[in-house]
Amino acid sequence: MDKQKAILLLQDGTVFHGTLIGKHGTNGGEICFNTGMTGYQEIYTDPSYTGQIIVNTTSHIGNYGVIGDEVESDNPTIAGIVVNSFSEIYSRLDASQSLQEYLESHGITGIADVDTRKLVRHIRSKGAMNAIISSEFHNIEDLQQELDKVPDMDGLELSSQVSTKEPYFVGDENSSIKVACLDYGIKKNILRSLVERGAYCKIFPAKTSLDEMEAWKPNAYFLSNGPGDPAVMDYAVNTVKDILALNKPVFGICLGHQLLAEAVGIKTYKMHHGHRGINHPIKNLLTGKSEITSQNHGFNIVKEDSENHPEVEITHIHLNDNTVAGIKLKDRPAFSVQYHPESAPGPHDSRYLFDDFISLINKN
Ligand SMILES: NC(=O)CC[C@H](N)C(=O)O
Repeated sequence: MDKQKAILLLQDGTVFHGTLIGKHGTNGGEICFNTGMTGYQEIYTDPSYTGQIIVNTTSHIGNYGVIGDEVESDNPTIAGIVVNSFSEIYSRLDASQSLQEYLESHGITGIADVDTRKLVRHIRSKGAMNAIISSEFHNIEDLQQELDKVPDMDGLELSSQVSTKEPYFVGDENSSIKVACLDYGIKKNILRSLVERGAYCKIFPAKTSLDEMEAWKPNAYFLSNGPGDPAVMDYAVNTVKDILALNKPVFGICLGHQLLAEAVGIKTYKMHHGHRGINHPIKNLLTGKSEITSQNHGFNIVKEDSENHPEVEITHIHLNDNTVAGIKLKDRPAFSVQYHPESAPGPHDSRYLFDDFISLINKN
């Protein structure tokens, strides 16, 4: 059978032709690229990618299939994928299904046989923009009309869509380390990383009030990663301000880091194009050591605000572009990083940050 054709249309009018993968249909979102050579399953199920079309720069996708528990959330919320060479045939003993079956069953539309090197160079020079993938529309004007309906990531709140609806628990209930986790789109490996270190976690919906969380008597708070623009998340910023007033240990990852920054008056901004991959170099300014990290963000915190803030110390710097990658508060037990120490996928260099959080809790 002939493969079904698909089109990728970018906001600036650029068109790529390819073949359909996943579910027949049409879907738009912000296009962004991830440079990781492995870990497509973890990437596609990371809730921080909600509303985004992911371009994998690694050229072979699908070749090791899909395994049931290698997910960062149960339902992928990505807007689509763009790959070069897609394989329905997979070779890994533990794999339970092909990536094609997985994408189809979750209603995700993608496009293969695209010159992803050309596409990534285009995004790198032109910057982040919306795009649409379709196997239904073959007329560009019609597809353009569909693309115009896709919302801009700048100013978009998405966490409340992917956050848990009801609180739940993970870990050993007899543990003396009780961490209240605010779920803005939390990745499973963050919870695994906390539980492995002895924490008992209660995961709360994004819009939970401080009183409700305090009723559980947590020792510390964790602010999760998540999709969307932190600058429009007043509800979350206000909760973080309330949390900081308690003087309990606080740790934030990625969106959680951006919200901690916003809560102390540091602004965030949309980057020209994001950092997404598993080989981003970071320097820890406290130890002088460098670490190779996993990243996925399209917003960042303003460096000048961070440098000029009397109560903030910059703890980590991204070595590619000198953007701020970590902060701590001088007067409170609170710290956060822009990258992903749970690194799923990615190298384990930054796992020490979870140990630091547990030490901070024990000290308090
Ligand atoms: N991984 C995340 O938490 C992403 C945070 C935010 N949505 C950004 O793109 O910058």
